Amino acid sequence: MKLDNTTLLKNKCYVDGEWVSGHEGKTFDVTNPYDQSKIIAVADFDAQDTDKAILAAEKAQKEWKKTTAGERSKILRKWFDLMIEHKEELGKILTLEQGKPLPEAIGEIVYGASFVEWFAEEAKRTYGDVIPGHQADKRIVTIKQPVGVVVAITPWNFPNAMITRKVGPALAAGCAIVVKPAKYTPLSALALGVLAEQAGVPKGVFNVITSSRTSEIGKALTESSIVRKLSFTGSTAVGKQLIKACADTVKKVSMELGGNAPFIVFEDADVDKAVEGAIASKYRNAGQTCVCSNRFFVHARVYDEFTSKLKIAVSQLKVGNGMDEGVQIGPLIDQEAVNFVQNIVNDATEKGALIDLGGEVSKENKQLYMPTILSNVQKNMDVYTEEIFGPVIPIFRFETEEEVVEMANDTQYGLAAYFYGRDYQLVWRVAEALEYGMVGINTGMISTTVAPFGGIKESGFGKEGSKYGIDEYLEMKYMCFG
Ligand SMILES: NC(=O)c1ccc[n+]([C@@H]2O[C@H](COP(=O)([O-])OP(=O)(O)OC[C@H]3O[C@@H](n4cnc5c(N)ncnc54)[C@H](O)[C@@H]3O)[C@@H](O)[C@H]2O)c1
Ligand SMILES: O=C[C@H](O)CS(=O)(=O)O
Repeated sequence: MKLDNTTLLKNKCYVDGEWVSGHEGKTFDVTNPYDQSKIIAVADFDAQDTDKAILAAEKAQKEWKKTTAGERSKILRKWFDLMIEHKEELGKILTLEQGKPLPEAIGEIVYGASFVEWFAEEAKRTYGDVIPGHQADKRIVTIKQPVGVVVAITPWNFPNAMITRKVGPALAAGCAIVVKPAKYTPLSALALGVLAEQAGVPKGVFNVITSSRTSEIGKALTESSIVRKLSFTGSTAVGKQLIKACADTVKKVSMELGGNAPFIVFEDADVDKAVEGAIASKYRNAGQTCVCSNRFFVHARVYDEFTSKLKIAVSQLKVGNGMDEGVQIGPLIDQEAVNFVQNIVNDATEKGALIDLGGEVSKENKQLYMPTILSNVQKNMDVYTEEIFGPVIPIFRFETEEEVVEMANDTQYGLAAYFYGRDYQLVWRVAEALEYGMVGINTGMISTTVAPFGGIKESGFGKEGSKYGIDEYLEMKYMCFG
């Protein structure tokens, strides 16, 4: 597929304002998950190259932190404008390397750009305090200052928004940053570098390094004493490794990790709205989204109505190449992901679950997993404990509010939860009882730049977006005047 604006398609790393190869000259291929065709070979950085990027960020940050909030705001606003101007091209690059349907990809570009727009404004609101002195001759003030050099390690499932959700506040706060995207999806990150350069982001303030040597680069990023902050989005398993790796240099860390979202339909729910919300919260990115509903709990009294209406809606979803008109479910990211989803379905059926729909890969393309509904599922199945990360809906039946809240909370994760119900006392009771960082009530879509996005328990800590997101990149200083 030809890209109209090939200036956005880069295959070298963006370091200190230059487009560079790794010192060894090695590359790795980026492929289209739909058909495994090679898109392009990109620079394969190693630890030595990574150290240079960190030094570039250190040098740039010394000047960047001296700029005014207004100056940083203007540059971020220009970057936002350029993202919106190029949203179709950025969307095509994203679909090519990640697979999600083009309308969803363009939607991600707009969503990702909204973080840059938001933090262009928040840059000017990093207020401090004037505190009444504790002694007659003392005056107390607090100010907020940039944390310093930041590194970000980001996932493949949202290769634009998971970067801007970090880079936006980091730059707004006066930090310089080195971003290491997933090896599957480096092109979206590099394209952001092109537009950052055009927006006037100074050399070295925003750096993008690409590599297939994930652990080596992670080690270089986490061991550097120049780096004061790591912002990670990815799996809980990797997040735990990175938290440990950052301990030796006491880095500030933010962790946006895995999820296992319950989707609860109470007996007084609007069933049609619940079905609509189920589709919205389950099938984004073919289910490869951290806040996707993972376990569906339906009250016995509405079970038959909900499941029959859901099956009709799911059976109408169009599966195929994300570049094709009307496709709603694209490929999973790789064969390992397909195998994982198939194994989780097989585990369920071996333990007694029934396949009401799907349960297998497409006959046309092994990377496409068919939208699947499982019934008669039990708590001893992997679909109850694992993050499915695929287009599979396991439906559990329940009778009481107490039992469903207990099941919903019966996980080490705590990212997002959803429920449909109309009794306002039930709504408040359940919303407060659910142990999650984010709760959708009568809606399946909760992600927005204006709200604090983040989880609890083993879904991580720290908030992204909202008025809180910039605090992750600031340090508070207390000054006592005698
Ligand atoms: N909470 C959120 O906001 C959020 C958003 C998107 C994805 N996720 C989670 O991310 C996961 C899917 O993304 P993924 O498969 O890219 O996750 P992943 O943890 O495998 O990889 C994420 C990033 O970490 C890097 N990485 C992997 N192992 C590493 C190591 N040992 N050292 C240093 N870096 C390492 C990868 O190259 C990638 O850039 C899911 O669990 C999903 O729930 C969470
Ligand atoms: O994978 C989860 C990301 O955070 C995507 S979104 O923020 O929910 O759109």
